[in-house]
Amino acid sequence: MVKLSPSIFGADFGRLNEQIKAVEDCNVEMLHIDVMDGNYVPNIAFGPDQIAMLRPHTDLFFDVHMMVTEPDRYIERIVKAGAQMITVHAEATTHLHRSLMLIKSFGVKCGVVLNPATPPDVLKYVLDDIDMVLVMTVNPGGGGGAFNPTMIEKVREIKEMIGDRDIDIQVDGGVNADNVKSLVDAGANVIVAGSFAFTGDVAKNLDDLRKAADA
Ligand SMILES: O=C(CO)[C@@H](O)[C@H](O)COP(=O)(O)O
Repeated sequence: MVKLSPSIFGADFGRLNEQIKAVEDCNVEMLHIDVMDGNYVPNIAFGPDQIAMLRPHTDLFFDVHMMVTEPDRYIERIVKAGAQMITVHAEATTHLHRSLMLIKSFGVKCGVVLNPATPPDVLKYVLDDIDMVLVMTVNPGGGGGAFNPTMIEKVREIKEMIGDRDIDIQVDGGVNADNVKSLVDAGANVIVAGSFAFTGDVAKNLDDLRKAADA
C-alpha cells in the first residue's frame, strides 16, 4: 500500500490551516515537514517551535525531514514538538548510527536520507536500525525542482538491499502523477509531494497522485 506524505513546504502559508485540513480530508497517511537550517541547505524553513505550533491543529502523523548540519543538536526539541518520524541526512551527521539511536531513544521512528549523489552503501550497517530510507529525487533545500530519473534505479537497488526487512522507501522531490508509478514499481511506498500537491486543487492533485501510484 502506497502512503502519501504531502510536503507542507509546498503549501500556501497564508492559508496553512486550510491547506492542512485539505490534505487531512484526502486521508493522507502523513504530513511531511521540512526543517532547513540555512547551512546544510541554503534555504531556511520550519524549526521545532513552528512544528510545535502546528501540532494542536492536526492529528496527522508528523514525518520530519531534517536538512540540518549535525542534527543531533535539535532532535530532542523536534521530538518534543510532536514529530513521530525523524529522518536525518547521512551526509549531514558525523555519526549516523549515533543520530539514529538518539532518535529511537525517544520512542520515535527514524530514517536515513540520501542525496542524489550519495550511494546506498552507507545504509548497509544501519539497515536493522531504521524504519525508512528517504531517497531524494532532487537536491535538497527547495520545492519545485526537476525530478532526477536516475533515482529510479537507486530506489530499485535499495529495495533489493532491504530484502524482507520492514523498512519504508520514501521519495521526495519533483514527484507528480506522471512519474510516481515508475518510483512505486521500483519499490518506493511513501510518496512526498510539495508543489504537485499544493498547486491548485489539493483534493484532485492527491487523488490523481494516489490513483497513478496504485495503478
Ligand atoms: O525536501 C524537500 C526539498 O528539499 C521537499 O520535501 C520539497 O518540499 C519537495 O517539493 P517538490 O519538489 O515536491 O515541489
